[in-house]
Amino acid sequence: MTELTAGPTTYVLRGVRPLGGDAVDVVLDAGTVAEITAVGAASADGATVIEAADHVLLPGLVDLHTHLREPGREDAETVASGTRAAAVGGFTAVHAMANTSPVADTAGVVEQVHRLGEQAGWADVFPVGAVTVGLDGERLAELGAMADSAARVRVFSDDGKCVHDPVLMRRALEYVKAFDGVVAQHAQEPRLTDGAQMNEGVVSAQVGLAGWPAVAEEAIIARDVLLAEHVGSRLHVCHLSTAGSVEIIRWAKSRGIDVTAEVTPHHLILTDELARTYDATYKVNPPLRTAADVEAVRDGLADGTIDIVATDHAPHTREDKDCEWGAAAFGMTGLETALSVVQQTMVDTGRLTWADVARVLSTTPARIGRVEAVQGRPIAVGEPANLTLVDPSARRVVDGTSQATASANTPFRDHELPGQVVATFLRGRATVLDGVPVPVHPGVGGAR
Ligand SMILES: NC(=O)N[C@@H](CC(=O)O)C(=O)O
Ligand SMILES: [Zn+2]
Ligand SMILES: [Zn+2]
Repeated sequence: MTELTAGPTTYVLRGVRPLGGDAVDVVLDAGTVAEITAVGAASADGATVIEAADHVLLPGLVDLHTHLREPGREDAETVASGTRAAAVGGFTAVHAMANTSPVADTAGVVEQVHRLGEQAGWADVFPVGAVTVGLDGERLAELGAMADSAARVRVFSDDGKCVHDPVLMRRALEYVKAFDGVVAQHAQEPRLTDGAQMNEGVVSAQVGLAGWPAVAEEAIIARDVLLAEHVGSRLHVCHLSTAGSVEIIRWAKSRGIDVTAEVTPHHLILTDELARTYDATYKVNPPLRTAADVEAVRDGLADGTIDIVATDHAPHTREDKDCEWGAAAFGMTGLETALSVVQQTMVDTGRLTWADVARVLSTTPARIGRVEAVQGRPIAVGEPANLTLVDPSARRVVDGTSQATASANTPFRDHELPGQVVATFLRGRATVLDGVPVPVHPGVGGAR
């Protein structure tokens, strides 16, 4: 392979397979897809050639659900470290959740997060605005001001907490219609999950941890799809995790209700059996469920009931995770392993094609977040070169400590996973080459 550089370069991706289809050469120049030709036909003059035979080319991945922790918990993650992890995972855009400190409930905070993303240069950062002031579930935040701000917020969520008051949820759904926004609900009935530590079921009874019943998720989703229908608004359901939730979304869609839903990579593969280890790495909200639930969410993703995969990347410090289960924080990282988990569970099992992967990890999340003018674009001449180059035949063992994220709470440490993101391009500039992050400002953008 030619020596690779990160500058404003012309790239020829030789013999690559867009969406897993027929091999072509794809030329990236001046930030766009400049040419798509027969293999070997693109001129290599002055270009950096990447030999990409058998590599799959995807539109840059778009995460609708990332926790970046800045402002407030920069010891767990910063906008820079989190978006660097995103780039390593093949993402060119992330939606940054609002449960920071201070909470992203004003135009000032969302603009700050947006600006930090631009400065870091690893990926587009689209801030999510809080639904309620301080995530306290009592008063609506300044949704309109956040929508009109320089951050152009379209996704609103109290994620980490549920908007459980039905009157507030109704008002939020009504309010966001004015600017084509969406409310992304963390569906968790608080009274049914008071003190809950893991999925309620056989395993929770055996290990003696307080259970989080499936109905606590399903009851809120059922209520919210009915509210969305009543108000004629758009609802998005975060990290759906149970078979019953899939059923409700399927029913809501059959009625024409404007609802979308996401599943995380970890809920596609891990089960509550892992709680038997008492290793709090596996403590997450919503909790890991049963094998039957895993099967149901895979079915739901395969048949389109579940629209997208979103990481819910939730970095936490060692102090917050390396402790007794009951005292540990909920959450696991996910940006750097998401595509591999989707490949293992859905592509290598024949349930999704690479074109489907582009849909569930790029095109549809971009559309739900209303950023489809700039992200999740088709791979076509003239389009912005936001692209992810994947080697699906590679296998790698996840190294829990040397990831690009600033936190180490991956549930896939020492797991062997298929697929490797070889390169990521953000408007034609390589943010990752040979699987390694390439800082925009060497020595600055790459710093933790
Ligand atoms: N998923 C988690 O377990 N934790 C998230 C909050 C959330 O997504 O609900 C976090 O912010 O740490
Ligand atoms: Zn959540
Ligand atoms: Zn979350």
